[in-house]
Amino acid sequence: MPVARSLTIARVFLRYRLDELLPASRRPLWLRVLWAPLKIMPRSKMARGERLRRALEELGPIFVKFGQLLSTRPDLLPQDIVEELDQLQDNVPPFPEDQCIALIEKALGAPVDELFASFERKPLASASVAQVHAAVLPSGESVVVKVLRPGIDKIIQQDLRLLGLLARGMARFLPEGRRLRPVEVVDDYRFTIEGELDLVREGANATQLRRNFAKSPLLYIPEVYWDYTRVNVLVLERIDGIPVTDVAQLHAQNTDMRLLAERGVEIFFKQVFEHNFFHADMHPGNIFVSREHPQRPQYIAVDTAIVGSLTREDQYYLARNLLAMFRRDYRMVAELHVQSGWVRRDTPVNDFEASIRAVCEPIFEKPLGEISFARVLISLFQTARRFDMEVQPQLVLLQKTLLNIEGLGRQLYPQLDLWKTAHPFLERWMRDRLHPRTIVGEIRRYGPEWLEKLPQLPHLAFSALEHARELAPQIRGVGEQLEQSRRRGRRRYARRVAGVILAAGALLLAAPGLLAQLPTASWLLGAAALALLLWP
Ligand SMILES: Nc1ncnc2c1ncn2[C@@H]1O[C@H](COP(=O)(O)OP(=O)(O)OP(=O)(O)O)[C@@H](O)[C@H]1O
Repeated sequence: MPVARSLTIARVFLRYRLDELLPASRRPLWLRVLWAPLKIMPRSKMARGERLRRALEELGPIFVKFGQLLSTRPDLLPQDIVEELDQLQDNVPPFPEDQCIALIEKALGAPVDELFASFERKPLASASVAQVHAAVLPSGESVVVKVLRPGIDKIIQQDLRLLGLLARGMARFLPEGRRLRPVEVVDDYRFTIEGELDLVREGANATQLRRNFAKSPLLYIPEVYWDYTRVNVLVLERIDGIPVTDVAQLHAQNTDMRLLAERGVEIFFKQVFEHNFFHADMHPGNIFVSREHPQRPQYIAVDTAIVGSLTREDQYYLARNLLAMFRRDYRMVAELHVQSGWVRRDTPVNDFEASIRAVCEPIFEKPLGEISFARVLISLFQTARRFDMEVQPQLVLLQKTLLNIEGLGRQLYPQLDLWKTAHPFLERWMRDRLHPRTIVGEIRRYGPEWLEKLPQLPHLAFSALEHARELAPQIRGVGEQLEQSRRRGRRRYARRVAGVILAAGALLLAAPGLLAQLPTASWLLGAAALALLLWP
């Protein structure tokens, strides 16, 4: 890790007095000693969230993106910090045009003048990982050319190493470390940002989403031009939508805002439960609204680098959990967590149920339309974590996406009642799962695989039995070893007890004037000797 970068981080850290973010009472002694000299430095007058935001901005785009990711984790960070981090913008200056053109020409093996009928040298947008140029293909289609920043891979790896180091330090040395799960958060970020470094993967995700929503009135995904796409260059159909954040323009074209907000929720549930393939980077900068038929508004999404999917079991348990939560059947929620294996089998269901109730009841005090759906889910996972719920990356991704969708929906139409859209959807999905048509579909899908395995069944059963027989002596051996080690433990314990009794007896004998205690001492010595002799 380059020294200069570490020094920069230390300087920024001190300038914004990030050390103060940790409550003094929670600082371990060694840290208090180490930071004692900092007491002479002036204290910062800025709010803690602002300090953190500014520090991340100063550390550069990779840290800014990290901050943006943190802003989607209200389950870990306090609200004031989340709100401040939400404002992080990655305004990154574009890299030189000539360099960009050279990269495209190298990747596609031809001069830009030959590749495109026209190519706009000035970028449409420039972000931390890539920049986007407008162009026209020789066949006349308007496209955008997304190009990865040169050398970005190395910068990201270097900053990730640094972040990893900071996270491990936090987890190990700070009392807050365990609760904030910094290592897990950085791993999550690694997964996100590394996903953005392969534009072929992004293109493949776009193609799959486009197929899933082909002819759908809900969502449009631009087409990928595969002949023009490489790991560091992606050419996409150019879309001309209204940024979803431009509420004034949406109103001006008389968009049905309520339907727009509801369609956002519908898209989310369709992706998660019907397609099992969801766009997991639905932040407002990536979402547009078509200019056509504003009374039946259609979304357009770009930046498909991060997608998520659940296992079939997780899908099922998630749906049942949500239904049970909104029915306030906390017992069922607790049991589902155990059945799904999200928490350990030996979790005390009664305690778990009581904790979920304590967290959820205050939320459900409000009318359904005002309840934050994402917050319900976040609170649930937060509670489950206290009961050792393993962190499931796919559920974290889902939680973040839901948070984005809900935030967006409420911005567009503040009275949005998510549950009203979600509830019938989930009920229908649960019913459909058990519908004979679905079961026939499953049989059709997996039937050939089962049939393929059928003739092997007797053989598999036979080898399993053989294996079990071979293992039996080893299992017995392990049992005996366990018993021996238990016996050794008991003996060690007995020796210690006997030692203490011996010492006490010897002390009584040796102490002057304590001869009167002779009977007690001899009794003690005798007991100790007997314990040593008789203990197995
Ligand atoms: N198909 C498209 N048509 C028109 N504009 C597009 C298209 N794709 C991207 N853009 C524009 O380029 C911007 C950046 O694109 P994109 O989000 O894919 O890049 P990025 O480098 O992944 O950015 P970030 O990860 O910071 O969101 C978009 O916000 C949008 O304004």
